[in-house]
Amino acid sequence: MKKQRIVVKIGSSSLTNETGGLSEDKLHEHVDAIAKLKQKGNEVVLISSGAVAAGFKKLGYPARPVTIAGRQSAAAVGQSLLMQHYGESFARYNMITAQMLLTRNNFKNREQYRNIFQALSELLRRDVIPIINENDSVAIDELTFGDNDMLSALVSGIISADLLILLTDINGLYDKNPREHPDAKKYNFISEISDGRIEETSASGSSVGTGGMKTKLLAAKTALSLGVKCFIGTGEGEDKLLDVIEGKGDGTYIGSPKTARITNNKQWLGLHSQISGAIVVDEGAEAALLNMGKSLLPAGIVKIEGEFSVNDVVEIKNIRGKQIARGQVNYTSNELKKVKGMASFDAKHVTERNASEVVHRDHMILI
Ligand SMILES: Nc1ncnc2c1ncn2[C@@H]1O[C@H](COP(=O)(O)OP(=O)(O)O)[C@@H](O)[C@H]1O
Ligand SMILES: N[C@@H](CCC(=O)OP(=O)(O)O)C(=O)O
Repeated sequence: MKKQRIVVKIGSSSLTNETGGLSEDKLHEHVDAIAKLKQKGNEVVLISSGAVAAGFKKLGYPARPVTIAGRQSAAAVGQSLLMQHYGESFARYNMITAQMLLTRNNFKNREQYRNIFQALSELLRRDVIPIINENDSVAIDELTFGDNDMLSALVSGIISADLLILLTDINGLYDKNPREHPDAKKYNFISEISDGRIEETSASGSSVGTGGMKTKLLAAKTALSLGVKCFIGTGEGEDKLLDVIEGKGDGTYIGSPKTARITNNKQWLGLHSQISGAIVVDEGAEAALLNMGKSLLPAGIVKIEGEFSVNDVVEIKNIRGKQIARGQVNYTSNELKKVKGMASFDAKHVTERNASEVVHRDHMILI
């Protein structure tokens, strides 16, 4: 079987006890399964939740803390416990672990985004197992991932993983929450995730986890949009992850063979960049961008909204105001106000910019 690059995300409920506190037995079992994957030549990145759930009991909280300071301090205690146990457990296989703690801001900042990619790539080249969690002790509340499902989807996109495995305490996606509806039916495979399905899926989860199945579906949808197929489910024993990659996993497989990869540049533009303004285009330009894979030229522009500089990221909207793309712009907003509607040749004389494209297709992502 071809060697694969796999991102495994383990939820809090799969690492800790119902009432909080790290479960060493559960952790060892995951480690055995990951070691097996690696021994077969696969690369593995682990996204591990469980810092808050592992730490809160030690600090004297009766349940998962709800205050920011409570979560931050529980995570600080729990994260070091997690890493200590992962380190010791993987050492049984002579495998080395590395900790990376990330926040949403690290993804927004383009340089830091590149650094995440470079560090992960180097660790994988050196046969190390990166273990990633949100940096809960410093993340600002409004900017947190909250749960690690989305973080794992973004990481799987950055490193162009072959598969994202979301391990949880339930064997896949059901048509309704099986803990509340005993007649719920399980899906073994879905090819895509519609907004309707996300809407109707419950956000309630276990006592230590956050987000329930809803955040997993949102994450899986993002992963698919970045070209990464997913699996949501559970399993037992050291072969459980090998079973997943061999198509015998106990859960739901998500994605189709059409799932196409997206470059990191476009991932950053589409998911993390800050929008500085908007360019409204006519129907001809809309068709050229959407159906012919063209760059945006001055001729198709009808209106400029907001103020922006060269290299800022802007939205591209059709004349009905719908966002159709995002991209990095080669002109300032003031220059574009002067050249909108002009042929590229004439526009060059007005602004002295070298690029004839206002937004080049390599720096644009269709929405
Ligand atoms: N449609 C559904 N199918 C499966 N599980 C669901 C569904 N809706 C809600 N759930 C709940 O989601 C839980 C898993 O989410 P969560 O506790 O957040 O896991 P984790 O800690 O692994 O991230 C399941 O135990 C189940 O109760
Ligand atoms: N970063 C947090 C994870 C938050 C959380 O509960 O995530 P999850 O169990 O994956 O739904 C922690 O380590 O406690």
